[in-house]
Amino acid sequence: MLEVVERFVSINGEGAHAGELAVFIRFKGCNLCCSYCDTAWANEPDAKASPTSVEELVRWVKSVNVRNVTLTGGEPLLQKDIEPLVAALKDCRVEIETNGSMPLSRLAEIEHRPVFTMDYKLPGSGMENYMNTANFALLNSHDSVKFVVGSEEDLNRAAEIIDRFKLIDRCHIYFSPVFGKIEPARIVEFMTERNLNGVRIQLQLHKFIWSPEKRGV
Ligand SMILES: C[S@@+](CC[C@H](N)C(=O)[O-])C[C@H]1O[C@@H](n2cnc3c(N)ncnc32)[C@H](O)[C@@H]1O
Ligand SMILES: Nc1nc2[nH]cc(C(=O)O)c2c(=O)[nH]1
Ligand code: SF4
Ligand SMILES: [Mg+2]
Repeated sequence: MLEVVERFVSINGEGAHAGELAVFIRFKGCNLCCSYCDTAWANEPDAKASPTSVEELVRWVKSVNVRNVTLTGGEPLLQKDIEPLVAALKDCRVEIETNGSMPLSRLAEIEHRPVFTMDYKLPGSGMENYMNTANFALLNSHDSVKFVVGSEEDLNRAAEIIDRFKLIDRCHIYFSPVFGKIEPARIVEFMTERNLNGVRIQLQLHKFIWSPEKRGV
């Protein structure tokens, strides 16, 4: 069983398939506590969750007839049954939003490997100490590393990490503002100052299409 706090169809607001229709399954609970988390409600011990079987989730995904499936949370890799779910969604394009602290090895080597959008948590999140940098070696050109930046310190650290782990040639790289905390124009200016070829800025589309606090979109 998997602990589901919400499931919905929307456009993906983030990542390499931003703008495309996607099915979202959001799981309860997280092992981190980022200062800016926009879904902290899903991580509360008393968040209302429905224990749902792999079979029920697969049936629902098939019934809505949308090929992109985004597994998110909370932290989806905390769900014990995430591997059977990914395996059962073999006819879909499965993307996992994950927080950079969880080992990806168990899912990186399976037959229908999902696509990873992995955050590297920067100093402003308060969670950088938990980053598992061994994960970088498992990423490929379909995957993404996302840096959610809120300050100059975050921008500088992101540039340092990209350089240290040679991420540009490995996967997609996104800089996304902590919503409302930093001017997107400053991020572009920083990219220009540092000649960050191969890095993309990305704004969370759904927060412009709908109210930023709206759930289920
Ligand atoms: C809510 S998290 C769930 C998946 C996983 N726990 C993680 O952190 O990647 C999904 C994405 O939203 C981003 N996010 C959360 N709060 C945000 C905010 N206030 N502004 C911009 N992005 C945010 C996270 O950094 C992550 O990339
Ligand atoms: N529309 C929409 N796209 C998203 N892409 C990643 C999301 C997430 O919360 O992980 C998300 C989300 O919450 N909504
Ligand atoms: S890791 Fe993701 S879900 Fe967990 S607190 Fe951070 S942003 Fe929120
Ligand atoms: Mg979200």
